[in-house]
Amino acid sequence: MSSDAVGATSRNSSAHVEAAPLGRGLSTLLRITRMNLRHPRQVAFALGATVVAAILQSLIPQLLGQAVDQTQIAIAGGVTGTAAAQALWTPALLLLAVSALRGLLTMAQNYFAEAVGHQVAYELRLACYDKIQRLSFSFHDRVHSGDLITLGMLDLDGVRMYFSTALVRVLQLTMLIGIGAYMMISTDPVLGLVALSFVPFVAWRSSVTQLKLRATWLDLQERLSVLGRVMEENLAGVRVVRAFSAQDYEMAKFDRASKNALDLAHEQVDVYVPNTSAMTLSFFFAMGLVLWIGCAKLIAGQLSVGTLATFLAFMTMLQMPVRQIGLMVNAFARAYTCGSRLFGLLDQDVTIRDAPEARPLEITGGALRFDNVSFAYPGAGNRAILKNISFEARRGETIAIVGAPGSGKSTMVHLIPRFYDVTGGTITLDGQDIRGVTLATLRKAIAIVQQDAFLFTTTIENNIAYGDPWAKEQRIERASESAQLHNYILGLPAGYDTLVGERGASLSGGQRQRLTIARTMMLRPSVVVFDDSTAAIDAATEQRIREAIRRFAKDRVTIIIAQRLSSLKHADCILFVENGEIVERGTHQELLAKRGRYKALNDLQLRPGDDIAIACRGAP
Ligand SMILES: Nc1ncnc2c1ncn2[C@@H]1O[C@H](COP(=O)(O)OP(=O)(O)OP(=O)(O)O)[C@@H](O)[C@H]1O
Repeated sequence: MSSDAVGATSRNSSAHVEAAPLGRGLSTLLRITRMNLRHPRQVAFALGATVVAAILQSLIPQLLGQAVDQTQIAIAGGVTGTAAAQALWTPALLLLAVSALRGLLTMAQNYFAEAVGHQVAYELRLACYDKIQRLSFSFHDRVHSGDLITLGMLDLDGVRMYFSTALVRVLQLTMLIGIGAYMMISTDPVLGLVALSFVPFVAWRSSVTQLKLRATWLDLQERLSVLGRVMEENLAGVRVVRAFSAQDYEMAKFDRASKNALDLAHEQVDVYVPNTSAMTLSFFFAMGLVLWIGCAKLIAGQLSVGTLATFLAFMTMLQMPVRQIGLMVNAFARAYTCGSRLFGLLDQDVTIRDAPEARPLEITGGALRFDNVSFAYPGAGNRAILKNISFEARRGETIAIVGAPGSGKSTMVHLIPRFYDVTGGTITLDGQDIRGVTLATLRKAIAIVQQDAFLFTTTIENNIAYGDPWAKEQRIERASESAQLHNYILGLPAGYDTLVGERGASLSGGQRQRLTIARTMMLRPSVVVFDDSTAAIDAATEQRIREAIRRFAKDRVTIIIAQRLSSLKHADCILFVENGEIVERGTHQELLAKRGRYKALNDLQLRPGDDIAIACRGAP
């Protein structure tokens, strides 16, 4: 596959968390503003400090001008030496005091504005995490986890900065430019307008630059997201990559994604550099004009040196804030985009949730019943994965499901804890439709040992006790004994405190499976499902685990999915599934007697494969 194709594949491989439509821009910003206003004390301090700091900052050019005029008067009056220095003490001290106070207030403004932003980010982070915990599996099937991580970092930052770089800055710039313009124009309208001539140009260029950068920044974010996904998959699949000697291919894929990001960074420099130079030039041009006209007025006696100094100081003071207009426009645009993506996630409909009249599940007999159940994955067209599935299992009974890969076995058991909702028929537990009981009580009543033995990066003990963190040591040991893991754990230098690597990488496949079995045996569910959970365990160990499972199964409905028929022939009822339909059912003996698909599979598993025979013949 070409690297272009690779880029395209990774970019299209998943949907994104969609932003709200453009028309909702204002409501997005209002929603973020409301979130900020939930911290009224900090908001009031930040805004108050901004107003007073801006007033004090506007005083500085005037104090400078007065100091210059006083010096000039002193020189003209023939005052020299200590007397001249003393005349300057008052304006100098005043200037110092005003500057220091302004500095303190700017500190307070930044402190409180940042505090509000961080608080909002904290609340949003928790809300997003909480939402992700509750969103249906169909959402996670659609959206790549890398995109969700980007959302939780880059987008959250865009919203965090909104108060300090957008709202507070609007107030600060309005005050500074307003006071500055009023002071200069009221002192000398012509000189004032010349001094302010750079403001519209710089504000316009700065905004255009920032909006152009913003567009490329969004693109960059998308490209970085692709880069992150490539890296994440590479790390998660490190064994596959090494086993297939695919380092060069992976390197090329990563290089392609990195170059995409680099190209965009160059485009950003191309936008930024010429515009920054144009803005600086326009400022100095305006300053040159002010000096020229101002000096002419000075010579004509229409202006004092101090007033000219005040104008120049005002211009210098205004230069930075005016340039920041672009940043402010950008902050609004960024908050809007990031906010609408975040709210896009927060406003996602949780399709699998408690019905309004949902009641806690009441387990009496512990009977599980599938009644004419049909199912199609949401967003995967109308392809029926399960068709008219019906069966019943009572407490103490074991149901086994067998069938070819992809026939729908896992899908069937994933419907019981409502990972997905049935599209037809009903599933009941003790006569209660599972859609009519609360999710928390339903899921507490069902335990699934998943096909994919996922472990957390923590100790073996914590992994086993995941469903019951306060469990006593003896219970944890009993569960691991049942899963035939206890002796192995005791042999480890740190025993139960041994840290399993990322996703349990330091354990073998069979050990991971046994650990997940032990984890499930810590629970007291009414229905327990073993989804191909002994496939990586040798037959002798599996035999011992099966004994433990049999004891565990006494008080509950047990469902076993397995490819190896020896793992399920003791079941009370075996369902043979083909293309989402139960095509045969009965006990092991009954199914053998039927001489159908099950019998054929049984014969195949009993007969050593031809390929094995060939390998043995070739052995020395
Ligand atoms: N999240 C999903 N979205 C869309 N289709 C899916 C999803 N999960 C599984 N499928 C499809 O549903 C069908 C049944 O999958 P399922 O995992 O239930 O099969 P299975 O019998 O358990 O297979 P195996 O024995 O390999 O585990 C397959 O065709 C599969 O591609």
